[in-house]
Amino acid sequence: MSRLVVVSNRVGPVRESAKAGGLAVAIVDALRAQGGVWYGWSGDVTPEGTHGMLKTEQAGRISLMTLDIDQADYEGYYAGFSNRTLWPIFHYRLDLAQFDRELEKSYWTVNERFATRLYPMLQDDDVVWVHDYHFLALGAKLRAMGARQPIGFFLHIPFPVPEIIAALPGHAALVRAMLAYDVIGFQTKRDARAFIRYFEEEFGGTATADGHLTVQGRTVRVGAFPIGIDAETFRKFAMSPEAHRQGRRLKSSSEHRCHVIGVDRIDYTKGLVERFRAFSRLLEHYPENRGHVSLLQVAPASREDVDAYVDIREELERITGNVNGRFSDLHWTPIRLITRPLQRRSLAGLYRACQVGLVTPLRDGMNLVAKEYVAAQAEDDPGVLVLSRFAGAAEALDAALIVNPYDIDETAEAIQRAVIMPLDERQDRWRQLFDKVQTEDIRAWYSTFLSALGAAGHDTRDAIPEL
Ligand SMILES: O=P(O)(O)OC[C@H]1O[C@H](O[C@H]2O[C@H](CO)[C@@H](O)[C@H](O)[C@H]2O)[C@H](O)[C@@H](O)[C@@H]1O
Ligand SMILES: O=c1ccn([C@@H]2O[C@H](COP(=O)(O)OP(=O)(O)O)[C@@H](O)[C@H]2O)c(=O)[nH]1
Repeated sequence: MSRLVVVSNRVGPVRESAKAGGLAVAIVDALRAQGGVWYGWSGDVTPEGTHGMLKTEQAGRISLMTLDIDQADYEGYYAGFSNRTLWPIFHYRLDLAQFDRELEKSYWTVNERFATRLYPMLQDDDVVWVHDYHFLALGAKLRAMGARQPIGFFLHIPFPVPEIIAALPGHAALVRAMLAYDVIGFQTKRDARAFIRYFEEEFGGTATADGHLTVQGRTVRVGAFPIGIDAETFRKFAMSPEAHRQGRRLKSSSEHRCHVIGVDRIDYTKGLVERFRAFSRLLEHYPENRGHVSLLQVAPASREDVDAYVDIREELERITGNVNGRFSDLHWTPIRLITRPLQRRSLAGLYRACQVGLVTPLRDGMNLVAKEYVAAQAEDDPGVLVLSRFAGAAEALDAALIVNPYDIDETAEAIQRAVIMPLDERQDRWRQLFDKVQTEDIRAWYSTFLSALGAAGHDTRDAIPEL
């Protein structure tokens, strides 16, 4: 069996950690199943000019190989081009994107450096799987060095329509670099279609109906491979003593009250401000909920050295203060905001104890929290998922109450509908949702992707796109 080499910016931790982020959670699950190498950034930042230390560590069947980056790379490649340029553009926020050719240069340099260090460690029969927007160009760099192994790429965030990508200076070089991969996977059919449209409109290429592109005589497979969770394990978490304890603690702090839960890294893509406004609108328009329905929002900090992220935290604290000041009484607080990360086991108990799961991003690649909320519910008394149409998860989870998160009134009405939904409708919707969460689980994700990559023939990799 070939060795699997996974490449992602964020590596580990392999043991359960409260460090939020869906990508790491999913990769640990995939690698645990078949073992292999996980290669990427160590998370350490060294003083300028001192990068490049390769660290290795064995965690069960997973060999971790990581590189430090220096302060200049951190600012240019990670906080800069990845999170100030690509992240906002790919989430349709051109207004927040920073366009700076120096950041772009740093991004290409770091992609090349990671490829340079990886290339000599690759074995002939390795299968390489590169993840996410930090490493769009890494495959092309490996190919240019002579790598002939199957190399696949999966984008965890949305791929926007060509009209949006075209605003990025240097977009053609970046998308052309992606064509060095044998398989390019997206979260949804919508993202895959947007990529194919770009290929056809910007490069004049043509794609087959099942997503095969011809690039200089090679075939590149483009498709949707929706990421999932380990539904069975997560369900067990939700029924564990630790989860029960969390649930009991929440319930005893506010007996007989209906809870609405949100769990998101603090990020402008997650629609947190709009969500808090919708919750406030619920209390204004449906006053019978005052004293009964509270919102528990778990919102750990994320990317705090990017200005746009710090502002949201302040805004959330301000709205929380206003809503609580306006509606609280002696025995009830409308919004509880927790800004430290919680362990997924604890989250499982909280999901199960809350009657409404609120997942309302303005744009999201997938959103694993939506799937975790469904997996954690009790079959005989399940909660209701309110889900943004702009989360990748909405493509499969259409039995949720689907909302436009920009429409505050519509979201408030959906929460109200969820709060009063009769048991038989809740059960019916939950069964449909859980069926999807079980079918499109983490195993389905990595096994369909890896079998598509395995099917990419060796003879097709001789020509590489010119950079
Ligand atoms: O590593 P960070 O910069 O701290 O950010 C955390 C991760 O956020 C993003 O997650 C995405 O992947 C999820 C799993 O596929 C998906 O459900 C979610 O919609 C995406 O936003 C990011 O893409 C990762 O690279 C980060 O590690
Ligand atoms: O305090 C927290 C908040 C979130 N998460 C986990 O972080 C992941 C978030 O993934 P998602 O796809 O929803 O969004 P991302 O943060 O990757 O954009 C989920 O598995 C959550 O359970 C966590 O472990 N602790």
